[in-house]
Amino acid sequence: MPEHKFRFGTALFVKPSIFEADLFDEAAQRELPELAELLLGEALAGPLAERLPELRLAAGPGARSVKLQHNAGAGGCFPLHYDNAGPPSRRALTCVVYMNPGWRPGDGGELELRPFLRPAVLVPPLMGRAALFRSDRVLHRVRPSSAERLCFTVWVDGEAVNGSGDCGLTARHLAAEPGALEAFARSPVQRAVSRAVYAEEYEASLRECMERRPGELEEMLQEHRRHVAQQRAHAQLGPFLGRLGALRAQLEGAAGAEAEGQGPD
Ligand SMILES: O=C(O)CCC(=O)C(=O)O
Ligand SMILES: [Fe+2]
Repeated sequence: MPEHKFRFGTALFVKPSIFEADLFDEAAQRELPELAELLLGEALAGPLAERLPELRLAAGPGARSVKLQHNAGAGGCFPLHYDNAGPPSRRALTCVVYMNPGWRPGDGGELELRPFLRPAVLVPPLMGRAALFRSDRVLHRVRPSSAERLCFTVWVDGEAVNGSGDCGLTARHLAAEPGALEAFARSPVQRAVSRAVYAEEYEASLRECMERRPGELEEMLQEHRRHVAQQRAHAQLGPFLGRLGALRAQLEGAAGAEAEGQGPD
């Protein structure tokens, strides 16, 4: 399987230990007929579109993609990202299906979802488990895996994704009343500030994934820090980031206290 490449800033990098077969490729279609069917037929995308009408999922093989992913272990992981980082992507829904009958706690490779400002959700990549989330508004990563790990992903495009109000930050966002910040946190505009709000987590996840490629890691970290410093120094954006950080501490703290309250005495 070919190595997986990903974009960070304007450059393209190889992700160590991650290999992917894209079902658009006709050779992959011949080797993996069941997965080809998920791309070419409506058996999965059809019912998803019916059950999630608000996503306005698009029909036909041109409106989705399917990839098989092999993580060779040895720490292979994905740094924090959105599956739809903005136009021209049309991805609306991500559906990952795991195929690891031997997975044990301690193997790593959990999918870590970071719903914006809210506590992380960990998904162990257990056999037959599927994780569905919105491609344009769920920040996530894959924790380093010390064991081999297999999954396939179906991304389905949406007719309404990346609309005019979904991408750019405006003066109206920056002046939002406290009550409007939670709505902001559920919207895809969060993508414009996620690297600054999760600056430390982005940096740590890049380090974990790229530690065996120090030159490329350094390039990424510099780009990341420059971007974050620029946003934090901005006269209106800086204070807005401060308010988001405070709300995040409050929401994550409240969830922590709740979890503690539920524990055994
Ligand atoms: O392997 C996973 O659990 C998710 C992979 C992922 O985030 C992606 O392919 O975009
Ligand atoms: Fe992803």
